[in-house]
Amino acid sequence: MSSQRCFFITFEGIDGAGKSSHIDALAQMLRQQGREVTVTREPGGTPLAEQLRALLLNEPMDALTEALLMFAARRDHLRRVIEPALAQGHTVLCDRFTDATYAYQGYGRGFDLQILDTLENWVQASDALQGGVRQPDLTLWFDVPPAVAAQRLSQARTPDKFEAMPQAFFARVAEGYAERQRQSPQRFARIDGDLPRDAVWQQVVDACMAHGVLQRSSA
Ligand SMILES: Nc1ncnc2c1ncn2[C@@H]1O[C@H](COP(=O)(O)OP(=O)(O)OP(=O)(O)O)[C@@H](O)[C@H]1O
Ligand SMILES: Cc1cn([C@H]2C[C@H](O)[C@@H](COP(=O)(O)O)O2)c(=O)[nH]c1=O
Repeated sequence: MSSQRCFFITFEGIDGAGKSSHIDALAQMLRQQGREVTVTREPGGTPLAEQLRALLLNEPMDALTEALLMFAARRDHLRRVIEPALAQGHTVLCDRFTDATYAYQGYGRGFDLQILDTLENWVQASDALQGGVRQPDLTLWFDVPPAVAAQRLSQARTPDKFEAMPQAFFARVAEGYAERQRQSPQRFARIDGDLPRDAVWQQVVDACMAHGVLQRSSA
């Protein structure tokens, strides 16, 4: 087990914001600095949660069903992957977490935010925190105008259920992320994703340094 502090870091943003490639690059840099790193994603990250992901990304369902399945997948993921990895001293890089549920199901689909609060408190209760609620130490929020993200995705792949939503939906999702940042400004680092890849990466490095995740020498 590493003696360094380990971190739970999440990556967020509307579809097409451009977060994915930076996750692997950050994992590589952290490993070069001697950290053990677990890279994972939501919904998903365990066999059960990946099965739920396939349903969530492809099957139509009402917003309550969607929120419950997201949190069911998260519970399995926390118990089988995230909590054990943190207990072993790994830094965990997770492509999306609960901010996505607030942004997509809450703001995007209009689902009740107080019910999401309740589910968050139940699902993220952590034995390692003596019943406290597990939250990311740092959330890198890739903020991109919905029109830019839509343009990128149109050139990239066949859209899934969420990616096929109209720009107005993503404008609400983006507002959800902005509200989450206002509620937890210390946890969030806003990354301007509407810039060339190198400039986006530099912001990722700067945010990780500012939060003590990366050491200054090798970035
Ligand atoms: N800074 C950038 N400038 C221009 N294009 C970019 C930039 N970053 C990523 N892209 C392109 O945008 C598309 C979406 O990027 P990517 O898959 O990394 O986004 P994402 O945020 O992970 O999306 P999703 O959450 O939907 O998986 C890809 O085709 C990628 O090559
Ligand atoms: C965790 C989570 C995710 N979503 C949505 C957001 C994306 O459209 C997909 C995941 O696809 P990605 O390419 O892996 O980003 O799921 C959501 O609506 N709610 C959530 O809690």
